[in-house]
Amino acid sequence: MPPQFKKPLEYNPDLAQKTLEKSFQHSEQAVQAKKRTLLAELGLDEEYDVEDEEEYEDDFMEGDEGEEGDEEPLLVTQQRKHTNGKNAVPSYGYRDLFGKEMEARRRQIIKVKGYDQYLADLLDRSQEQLQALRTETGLQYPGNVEVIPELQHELRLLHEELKGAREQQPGATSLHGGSDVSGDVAALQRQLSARDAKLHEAEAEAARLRAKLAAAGGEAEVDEEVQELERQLFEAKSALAAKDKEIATLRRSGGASSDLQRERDEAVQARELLQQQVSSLRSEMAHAEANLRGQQAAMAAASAGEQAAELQKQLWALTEQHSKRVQELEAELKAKQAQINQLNSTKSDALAAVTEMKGRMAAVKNDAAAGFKHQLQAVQTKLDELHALREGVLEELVKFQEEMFSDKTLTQMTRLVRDKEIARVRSAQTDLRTKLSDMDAALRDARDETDNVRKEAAQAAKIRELEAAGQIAHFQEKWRAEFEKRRKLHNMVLELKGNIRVLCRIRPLVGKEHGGQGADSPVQVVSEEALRVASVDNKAEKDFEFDRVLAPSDGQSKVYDEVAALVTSVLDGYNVAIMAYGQTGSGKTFTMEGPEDDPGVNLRALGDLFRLAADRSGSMSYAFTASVLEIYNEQIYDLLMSGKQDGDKLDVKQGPDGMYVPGLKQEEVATMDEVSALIDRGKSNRSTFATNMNEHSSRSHLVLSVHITCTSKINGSQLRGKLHLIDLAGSERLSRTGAQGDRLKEAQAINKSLSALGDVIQALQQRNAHIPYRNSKLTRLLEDSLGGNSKCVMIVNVSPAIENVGETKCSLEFASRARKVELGRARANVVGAEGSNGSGPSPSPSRPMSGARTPAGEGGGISRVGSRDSMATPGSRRPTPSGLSR
Ligand SMILES: Nc1ncnc2c1ncn2[C@@H]1O[C@H](COP(=O)(O)OP(=O)(O)OP(=O)(O)O)[C@@H](O)[C@H]1O
Repeated sequence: MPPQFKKPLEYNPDLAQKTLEKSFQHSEQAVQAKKRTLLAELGLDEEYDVEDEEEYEDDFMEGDEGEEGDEEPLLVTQQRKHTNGKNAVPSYGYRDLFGKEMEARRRQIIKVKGYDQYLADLLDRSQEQLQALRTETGLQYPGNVEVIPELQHELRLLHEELKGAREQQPGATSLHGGSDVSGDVAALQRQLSARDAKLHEAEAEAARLRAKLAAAGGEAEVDEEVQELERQLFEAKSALAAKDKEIATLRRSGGASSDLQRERDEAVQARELLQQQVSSLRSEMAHAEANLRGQQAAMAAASAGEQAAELQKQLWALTEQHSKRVQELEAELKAKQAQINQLNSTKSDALAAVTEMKGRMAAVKNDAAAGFKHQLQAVQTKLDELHALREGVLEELVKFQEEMFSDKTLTQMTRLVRDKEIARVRSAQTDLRTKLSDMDAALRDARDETDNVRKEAAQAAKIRELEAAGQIAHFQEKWRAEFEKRRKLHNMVLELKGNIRVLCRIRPLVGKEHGGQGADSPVQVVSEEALRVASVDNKAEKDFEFDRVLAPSDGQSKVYDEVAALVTSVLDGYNVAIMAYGQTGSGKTFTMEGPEDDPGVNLRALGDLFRLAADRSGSMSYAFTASVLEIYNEQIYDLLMSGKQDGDKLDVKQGPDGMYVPGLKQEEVATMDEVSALIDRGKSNRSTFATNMNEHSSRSHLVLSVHITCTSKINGSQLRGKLHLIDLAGSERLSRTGAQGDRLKEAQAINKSLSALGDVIQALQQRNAHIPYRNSKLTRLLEDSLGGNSKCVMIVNVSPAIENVGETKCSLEFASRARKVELGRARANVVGAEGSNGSGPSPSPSRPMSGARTPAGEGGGISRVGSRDSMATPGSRRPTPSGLSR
């Protein structure tokens, strides 16, 4: 008897079916939602994918059922490769589990393999899938996976028990009383219903979680929910197993019914479905994760794409920059190429020009060399001529000296004969002077020409410097030797003259003097060397001869030209004195100083010395010092010292280098500016001493002295030259001035010094044994400049005015006497032992030679008469001025 159930089982298969379908729908919806979310996140076309999916599903549904026993995989329909850095892992699509075809297949398999086997396989695969899922997701859940085999084992036991019960007691339901079994079954069915409800809740919860997962995409949360679901599933399985056990127990006790079995099967089936749902959920999760990964990968790819795009953009920008730069460089290259081409063309032009220039230069060089040679030959010829002339002159001189000596012998016999001879000699001297002046002119010309040649030679030397340095040096050396010869010759000419050179300068009429009397001036120039003073006040006209007569129209440069040769001989170690003599207002200061725009002898002389020193700087070095003094009332005043001075303190002394004033300020000068400043200073100091400058200046002697030391750069020998430039006090006679008191004193002083100068000149002229240099400060100072080894020029200045004719005559008489003085041959002051001036070392250059005459063999034979003043007694000087006195 089949077991009787007191209460019908509460289990409703329709309800269960609906519940499962609903659950499936939820799952489906959740999956679709998830899919859409993922598609939206991935930015894919939803429609397309959905259709694709549906197409796929349709295809699947319409496909063959397949042959029985086909080993088609139950769950795996697609193998997708996930690049998680490990081996490829299979993933599972939900549609593989929920298609109708699948259901049919499942039933077929159950039929073939048996339900239990199917269930066991399913569980195995679920476990594998779960394991795979966990492996894939890296999740580790304790318990769940290990429980499933247990569950399977228990399920198998239940099946076996159920089977055994069926075989052994087909009607066992009635063995232990229908009411108990029915009650148990009813209880079991209630429990099953409860379990189903629980499962349903779990499914609902799973759906909710899926939806949540779909909405949030939170993986961790889903995992938790899955865990929870698995836990519930496990509990449900455990409960089911317990219930199965109880059913088996009941069956064993004889009370099992086919309905119960059926219901149980359905319940098992429902459980299986639930398991499938779980699997499906896992699959979904796997799918979602895969999609998520895909999305992440896509996002990563997208971000990589962005970066790539950015990089591409940068690359483009760089490429653009580079191409722009390349274009610029190409343009630059083109410009440079054009420049190079232009330069090349310029270069070839330049080369052509250089070649042409070289040709021209060679021609010019040849011309210059030829010209140079020609000029040198001309100079050589000229020098030869001069040599010849010199020889002639020397011969004449020798003759003349012989005559002189014989004259001297004759002088001892009779004075008359001597005078005659002297007259003859004088005439010979005049001839000689003429010749010498010709020679002078010739020398000047030669010098000019030499200067020109020198300039041209310097130019030619520059041109030929590179190719003929040796030759140029040779020519220079030759030129230097010639120049040296010429210089010696020139000095010799001056030395041969031997006299105090006297120049006469007639100033033009000035101021009131014009008054129409200019043309009637008693002073007339007769020739270059003579002038005539007309008869005035019944006095006969008189002619005067001088070395040079300078007319009123002759300018400052002409005056300087006459003294230039003497000035430059200072650089060769000679003592030179240039003095301006004449009455007050005759033009002495004009001649020596001159106005600023037309300087006189002083500045021109110094300019010439500086210039010549610079020219000779190759072989000689020069040191210049200058002093400015004034002799007033026989007192010496240093005009370079400012303030009041005691004139008694400065005196003239004899030193190793000649006459000098101890304590007188000597200042170094090297330029014209310095000289000008020095002269200005002297003048300014002079004006402070004087109350009336004009009167003072005409009553004092102003002496500008320049000392020059010349050192040879070749052998170190030294020459010392001295140049005195003297503006003498006015020479008018005392009687004319009518001075009294201080003026008389002044006039007497002036008279004294000028008288002393006259006495010295007369003594020199008469060749007296005693020369009274010590009689005045002026003559004492000029002792070594009026002596035998010096050169002296006196410029006698005269007024052309008729009212001054008396004084003019006096001045001219004085100068004429001075002109007759023969100083003898001048000699350079050589300091070194080597003697470089050709005259040989001088034993005592500053001292005049004592004795009547110089032996013929010494210094060319021109002698002078006189002796050192120190040798004479102070009283020996005649107190009464000679004819030179005024
Ligand atoms: N050669 C000349 N040409 C033009 N003017 C001259 C010349 N010589 C002199 N004079 C003028 O004559 C005047 C007198 O000349 P300067 O002062 O030189 O005479 P001085 O002899 O020096 O007189 P002092 O003895 O009083 O000094 C000045 O006005 C000067 O400018």
